[in-house]
Order: sequence, then C-alpha cells, then structure tokens
Amino acid sequence: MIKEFLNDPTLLLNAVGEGIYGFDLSGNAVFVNPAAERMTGWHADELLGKKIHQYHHHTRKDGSPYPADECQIYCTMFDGKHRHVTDEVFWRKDGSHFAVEYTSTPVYKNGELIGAVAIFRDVSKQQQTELALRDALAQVQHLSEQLQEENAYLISELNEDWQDSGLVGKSHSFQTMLEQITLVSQTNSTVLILGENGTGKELVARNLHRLSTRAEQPFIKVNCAAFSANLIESELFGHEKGAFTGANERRKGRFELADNGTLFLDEIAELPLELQSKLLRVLQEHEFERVGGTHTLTVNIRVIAATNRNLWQMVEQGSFRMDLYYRLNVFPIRVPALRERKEDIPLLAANIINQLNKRLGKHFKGLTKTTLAQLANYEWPGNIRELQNILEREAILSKQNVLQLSSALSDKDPASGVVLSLDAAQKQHICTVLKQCHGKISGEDGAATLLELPESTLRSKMKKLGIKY
Ligand SMILES: Nc1ncnc2c1ncn2[C@@H]1O[C@H](COP(=O)(O)OP(=O)(O)OP(=O)(O)O)[C@@H](O)[C@H]1O
Repeated sequence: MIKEFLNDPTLLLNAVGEGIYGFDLSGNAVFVNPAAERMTGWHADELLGKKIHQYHHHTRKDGSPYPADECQIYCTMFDGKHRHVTDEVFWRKDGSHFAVEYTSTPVYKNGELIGAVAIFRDVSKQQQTELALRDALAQVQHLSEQLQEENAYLISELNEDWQDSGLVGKSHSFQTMLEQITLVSQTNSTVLILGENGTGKELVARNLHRLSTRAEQPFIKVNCAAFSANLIESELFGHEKGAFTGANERRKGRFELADNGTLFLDEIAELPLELQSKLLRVLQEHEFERVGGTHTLTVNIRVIAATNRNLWQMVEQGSFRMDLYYRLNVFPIRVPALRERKEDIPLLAANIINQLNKRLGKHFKGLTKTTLAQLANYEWPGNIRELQNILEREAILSKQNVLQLSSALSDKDPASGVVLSLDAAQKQHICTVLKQCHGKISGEDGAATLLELPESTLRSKMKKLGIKY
C-alpha cells in the first residue's frame, strides 16, 4: 500500500482539499490538481503548458491590472523565496472571482531552482463570516453607546425630581389651559408654551407628552440657556469623533435621542441666531447632520418649546427669526401666572405640603388661616416655584404641625438686613460675580473661574436658582 503512494505521489496531491499548481521557470503550469479545477472551473488540460497568470490571476478584485512581474508566485520563481499571500482573489472561468489565501514555494532539483508550487484555498466564506461578525460587533457597540447615552440622560432626569408633581388647579384660566393640553396632545403639532418663570411650563410639556400617542417613547429636554453658544449645537445635533478639540468620541445629540418621541426645547428664546436656522431646517425637513459629519440623519419628533420671553418682541428686534417664530407658534399655550389664579393657592399649597411631608419625612397638616391670607395677598413674582421654596423653608423651620410664615412675604431687594436662605444668598452672590465679569461664564476672566467652580456646575447652579444670562 505504502509503495503505491510512493510510486505515484500525484495520488496524494490529487486527494488534497487545497488547490495545487506547479509551475516551471517560465511560469507555465506543469501540474493542476482536481481541487484547483473545482475552485476555478478551469480544467487541467486547458491550463497545462500555459501561463496560468493570464487566465485567472491576471486582475485584482477591483478589476485593476495585475502585471505578471508583480505576481507573488512569479516572484518566487525568480528569487526562490517562500511567500504567504492573504489579500488576493483568483478569477474563475465564468468571470466571477473568489478570495484566496495561498503560499508560493520554490521547487529545487539538485540545488537548482526549477519552478514553484502554489497551494491555495477559497477563503471567501471565512471572510464573509468575519465581515458579518464585524458588522454584528459594530451594531452591538452602536447599541451600547446609545444605551450609555440614554442612561446618562435618564439619570440626570431622575435627579430633577419632578415625578411626584401633577398639574393642580381649579381656576378658570387653569382649567382652560388643561383643556387645550388635552386637545393638542392627540396631535403631532408643535406647541409653544408661554409663561413666566416657575409657572409650570415644563410640567405642562411633560403632561402633554404623557397624554400623547408618543407617551411610551422618550421625552427629551434641552435647556437652551444652559449651554454656551458653541456647545448647544453639539448638544442638539451630536458630533462625530474629532469634530472639534475634545470630541474624543462620537456622540448622539438630543434630536437623535428623542427620535419617535418628544423634544422639549426649554428657554427657546436663548437659542443663538445661527442655531435658529438649523432648528428651522429640522422642523421643516426632519433632517440634520451631526457636527463634523456629512451623513444626513432623519428623525420623527414632536417639538414642544417654551419661553418666558416675549418672542414676538424679539422678532421685531431682530434677535429671533420670524420664520422660526411662526413654525413654533402653531399652537401656543399660555400658562397663567400664579397672581392670576390666586384661588388655586390653597390647593397648590396642600399639594406642595404633601410632597414636602414625603420628602422630609414630616406630618404637616396644612397652613394657618392667617398664612393662607398672607399668601393670597402676595404677588408671587417667582410663581409656583417661589411658593414651593417658601413652604419648604417654613417646613424646615417649623416646630408645629400647622405651617405659618416666620417672616413677611416681600418681593423687594432682599439685601436689607433680612436673613437670606442659602439658595437666595448663592443667587445674589453669583449675580454679583456675573455682573463683575460682564456676563462671561467661561474662560480665565469668567465667573466660573472667579467662583472656583467647573463651568458646568456653575451653569446647572444658575439654572437651578433661575439665573438667566
Ligand atoms: N399646577 C401645578 N401644580 C403643582 N405643582 C406645579 C404646578 N405647576 C408647576 N408646579 C411646580 O412648580 C415648579 C416649577 O414648575 P416648572 O419647572 O414646570 O416651571 P417653568 O415655568 O418651566 O419654570 P422656568 O421657566 O423657570 O423653567 C415645579 O417644581 C413644578 O413641579
């Protein structure tokens, strides 16, 4: 048996699964095994004695010429060196091609180079599997990035602690507003919420989303006043890796995060003019590009915008685009100031006390009659947020289970000997420093540096304290 093999080595070569070609020094085929025939479709008798390079190894995958003197198999015939090639294709008789991996080995007889042997295999399936794996990996990475961003966003949302608050009020103006919310929530129309600070614009936006068909989709908020002019663009539209100094990773913007859901653009009046035109484009065409990107992204978003400013006046002064104003003002909802619905104060106060009891672990039963009268006589420039702050301060100070005011309510400058709450004192100090810095927040001569705070911390403090700059 062994003898049979030794007498006819082609038996073994013909049985091998890899394709085998033998060449003489002129590059003519002297041996072609059946595996090579199967892979290429060329029969041995069509190739033997001919230069195989011309038949199926004469062009690259992209069709560009592959001169014989660059061919790695031919090179082996000239320099007698072994080669291992992994990035080429062989062409079949029918004109198609397949990815190959091959070795080209010199053949010596009595120390003299007489030709070369090429052993090759079809690696197209392996490459396809690798490609599919790479695709799957990229997809997993993409999903994980998205989850990370959504997670970061959700954590910051949870910190906002709005969850327990509902829309409370029985007054006519408030009830009319609730009817408007219910009606418009069933549509996809853009809504513009107008109202003074602390009247509940954000709460209105959240309830609008909750009542809409998008309720199960994300509600994404952007405070247009909380970012500097150059940060807001990437915050809204995201950025590509390397788009600007510090853009070490690709990042999705709020528009992408809000896809299929609702995007709440708070303090819309603070959006720089340049970005107003970009926003207009998204509202009109639902399309945008990430900063530093060329790929156009399409989104399906319901936009709710809010402002405490007189937008029309800004249009007249040239600081707000008229076309954007009309785009946003499709369905305006005006949230009444607290002084316009003083009859709601007892209900609101009861609601706030409930929340305080839960949060502070206390058992306040309500307010004294005198306190209710004092609350009704006040003009509430800070609206419901101010009412919340005052009740919280009293809840901390009070030793009884019925709350009353420890000092008179006043909307005058608090710098007149009255002890300020920590928040009020911080607000006053930050405003003084901002004035000193001519409103500049970042940079060496900015307020953040003077206050020894990171810029982002100062901005979120300003937002929390209701400081507008
Ligand atoms: N009708 C309401 N019933 C109970 N709580 C309310 C009501 N409206 C607003 N609040 C509470 O008042 C506070 C201020 O509301 P919100 O932040 O929505 O106001 P805003 O108008 O968006 O303020 P700003 O313009 O300063 O951003 C929140 O804590 C909110 O929960």
